[in-house]
Amino acid sequence: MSDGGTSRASEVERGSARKTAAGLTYLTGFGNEHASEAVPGALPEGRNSPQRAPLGLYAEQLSGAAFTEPRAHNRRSWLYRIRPSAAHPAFTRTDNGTIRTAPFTESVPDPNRLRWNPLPEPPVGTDFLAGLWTLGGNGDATQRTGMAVHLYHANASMERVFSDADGELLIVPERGELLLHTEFGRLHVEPAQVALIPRGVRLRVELLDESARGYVCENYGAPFRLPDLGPIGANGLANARDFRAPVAAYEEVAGPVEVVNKFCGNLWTAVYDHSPLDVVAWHGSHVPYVYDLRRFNVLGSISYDHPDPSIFTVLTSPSDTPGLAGVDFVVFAPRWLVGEDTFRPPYFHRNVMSEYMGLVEGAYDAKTAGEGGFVPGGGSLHNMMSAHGPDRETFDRASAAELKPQKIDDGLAFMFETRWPVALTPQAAGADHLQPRYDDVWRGLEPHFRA
Ligand SMILES: O=C(O)Cc1cc(O)ccc1O
Ligand SMILES: [Fe+2]
Repeated sequence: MSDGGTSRASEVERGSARKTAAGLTYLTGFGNEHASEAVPGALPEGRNSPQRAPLGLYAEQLSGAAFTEPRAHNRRSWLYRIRPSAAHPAFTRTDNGTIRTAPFTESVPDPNRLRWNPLPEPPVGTDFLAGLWTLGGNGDATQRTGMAVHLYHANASMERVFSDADGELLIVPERGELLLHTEFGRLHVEPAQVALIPRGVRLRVELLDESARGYVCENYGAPFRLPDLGPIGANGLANARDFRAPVAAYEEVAGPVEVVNKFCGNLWTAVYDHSPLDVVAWHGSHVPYVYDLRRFNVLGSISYDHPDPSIFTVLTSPSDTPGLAGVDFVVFAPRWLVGEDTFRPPYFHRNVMSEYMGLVEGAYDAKTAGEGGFVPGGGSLHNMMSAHGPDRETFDRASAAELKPQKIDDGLAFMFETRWPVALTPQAAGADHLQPRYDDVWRGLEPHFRA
C-alpha cells in the first residue's frame, strides 16, 4: 500500500523517469474505495477527519459527485496533504490558446461527413496543455452536459500543473508515452492504453518521448462508468480488475509553481509557492486510472450479421435518459470475424447519435488506409443522421470476400459516440488538415439492382 515519496529532481532526467514509469505500482479495480499512503501512518484509521491528521498533514475532501448522489454513483476522495488546497493566491485569466469549451456556437453545425489528417507539428516547447486543440463538442460545460473532442500534439513536458473544473479528461495517446503526475500519484500511459483524470484532479504531464500525440474526450457530464452487461453476464468487455489507479506519491517542492485551472471554458492561472501535488496519503473513489485497451474482452457475433458497435463500449457516461449516453467510449480492438452469409465490415447506416472516430494504430476495416485516408492521429466526424459506412473499396472487397474465419488484428480504432450533434470550432472547420474530398470515398457505389 505504500510507495516512496517522489521529488521532482529525481525525475527530471528522462532516463530515470522511464525507469520510474516501468516500476510503478498500481491499485486495481473500477469504482472501488481505494486507499494508499506514501509514508506509513499517513492515512488516518477509522475516521476521515481526526482532530489532528497524522504526520501533521491537512485532511481535505474532493467531491466528484454531489454529497447526496446515490451511493452507487457517489464519488469522493479524502486527501492528506502537506498544505491544504485552499492555501493559494488569486487566479487571473490567461490565454485559452487552442482550447475551446461548450457551448460551441461559433460555427453552424455541419451535416457533412468530415475527416481530418493528424495535427501539424507544434512549435518547439509546446507542452500538453499548450498542445491541446479543440475540434468541437456539444452540451454546456456550465450545465455539466455534453463533451468536447480535443486532440493534442506536444513536444515538451509540463512544468506547470493543470486541473479541469469543467469535466473529466479521457486521454487516448496515439504516439508517445506519458507519465502523468497527479495528486493521487503517478500513472504511465502509452498508445493502446487510456488514462482518465477525474474532474478537478491536478496533473502534470511528462513526455517520455520526443513528442506525443493523441486524443482527449473532455466529458462534462456524469463520470464515465462501466456499461451494464445485461444478458452478456457477469464478465466481459472491459473487466473491472484491469483498471489501475496510482499509489500515493507526493512532491515537496518549494518555490514558484504555476497552476492552471480550466473553469467554465476559460484558463485561469496562479503562481503557488509550492507544488499542489503534495498528497501523502488518500482514500476514496474519485481517482484517476489507466486501462490497457488490449485487455478489452471483445464479444461479437458467432453466427451471422454485424452487431451494433455498442458491444464494444469500454466506458459510458449516461445522460438523464436511460440508454442514451452523453458519451460512450467505444473501441474497435483486434477480433475474429466469423459471420456466415454476412457483410462483415460496418454496415451502411445513419445514426441518431453522433460519431467521432480516431485511430491509434494500423487501419480500420470500413475505411481505406493510407495517405489521405483514415490514418493514425487523424479523425472523422459523422454527425447525427449523416449517411456513412464502408467506403467503395471496402464494399467491393467485403461483398466478394470468401467468408472464412478472419482475424482483424491490424489496427486499433475508437469512437466517442454522443447523443448530441458535435459542433465544430472554427479552427477545426477551417483547418488545413481537414480533408477536402472525403465524400469521394463513397463515389462509384453504382446501382446493381435487377428487377
Ligand atoms: O461508422 C463507424 O465506422 C462506426 C460503426 C461501426 C460499426 O461496426 C457499426 C456501426 C458504426 O457506426
Ligand atoms: Fe457509424
